[in-house]
Amino acid sequence: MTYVSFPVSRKLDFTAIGRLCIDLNANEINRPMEETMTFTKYVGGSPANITIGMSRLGMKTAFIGKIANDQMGRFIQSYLEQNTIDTSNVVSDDTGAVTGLAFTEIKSPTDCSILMYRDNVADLKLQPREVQEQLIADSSVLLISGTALAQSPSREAVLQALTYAKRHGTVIVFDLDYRPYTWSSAEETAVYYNLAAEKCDIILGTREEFDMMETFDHNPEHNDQVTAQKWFDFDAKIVVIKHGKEGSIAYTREGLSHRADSYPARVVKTFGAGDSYAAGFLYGLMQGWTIERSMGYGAAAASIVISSHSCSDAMPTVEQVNEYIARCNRGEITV
Ligand SMILES: Nc1ncnc2c1ncn2[C@@H]1O[C@H](COP(=O)(O)OP(=O)(O)OP(=O)(O)O)[C@@H](O)[C@H]1O
Ligand SMILES: O=C(O)C[C@@H](O)[C@H](O)C(=O)CO
Repeated sequence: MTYVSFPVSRKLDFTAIGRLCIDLNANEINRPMEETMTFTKYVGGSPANITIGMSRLGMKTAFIGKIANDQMGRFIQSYLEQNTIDTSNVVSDDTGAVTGLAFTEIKSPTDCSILMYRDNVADLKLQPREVQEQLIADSSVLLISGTALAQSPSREAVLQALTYAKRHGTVIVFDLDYRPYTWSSAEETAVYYNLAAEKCDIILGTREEFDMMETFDHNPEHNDQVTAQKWFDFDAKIVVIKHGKEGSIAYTREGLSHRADSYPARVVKTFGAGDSYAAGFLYGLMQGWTIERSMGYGAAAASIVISSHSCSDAMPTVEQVNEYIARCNRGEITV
């Protein structure tokens, strides 16, 4: 059964809009940030990570975003290009804005946090007029992520991108990617998230993220089915609710639900799970696979990334995901 019809014969399979940042991941792991002395630099930002993941899986990808006009911005641009991501709509800031930094603290495999430096960041300065309609018309999928809605003008740029996607029949995916520090109030957050979600075909988020969106709703038991149904009354065809190590559930407009377990992982850190899951899941759907198989593929990709030091750089290829699944099936990876 086909739940989402992806436009065929477009130049690009997948385009994302939103933040391009730097992750500085602690080298000395299993200790607090106060005792961490060195970090390794990677490209970061959830939509960037997902796009790198899609590209590693062999999809033709592009990115719409804004980078600082400095060494960090140029590092990001060149990394995207090395990963065969079209950067023709990655624009350079001319106002002196800086690159967002995410310092990761890895206290233990289950206790990780991110310390963000996001004052005056270039990614939130993307203007609506800088979004190229043709690029979105040329893509089968447009992925938006919630953080880009946090401030103007990036907020309007994303809403404009949604208008273009609707106009050209580009499938819209919303990765909720809720980062409280970029928002000024829970009410503001819920209003803009809901406004964007109404237009989306596929919505991916954690239970906590959907709870935030239900600030003005009545779902006292935090029921996943109730959450999903709300979006089927708009444009959604698939709503995926992620529950960390407990796995994920996908609901479809036809009233079906599918559950996927997580794969075993030798966890180094848990962040990056959602981004790699999104890449694997969307890749599967775009191959015409069943929802279950696509979710399993996302879960295996997530296990690979959380068993690694980085998010972006660890995004696996098709061969690596297949090999991981085969090794798990042979019982070679069990934790
Ligand atoms: N500890 C874990 N062990 C194995 N797989 C995991 C673990 N945590 C997450 N995953 C896998 O990753 C998927 C997405 O994880 P999660 O629900 O934590 O999303 P997320 O909160 O968006 O992730 P992130 O930490 O990147 O923000 C899960 O459905 C599961 O398959
Ligand atoms: O999303 C961010 O800004 C930071 C990410 O790059 C980080 O790697 C992460 O949290 C992944 O979800």
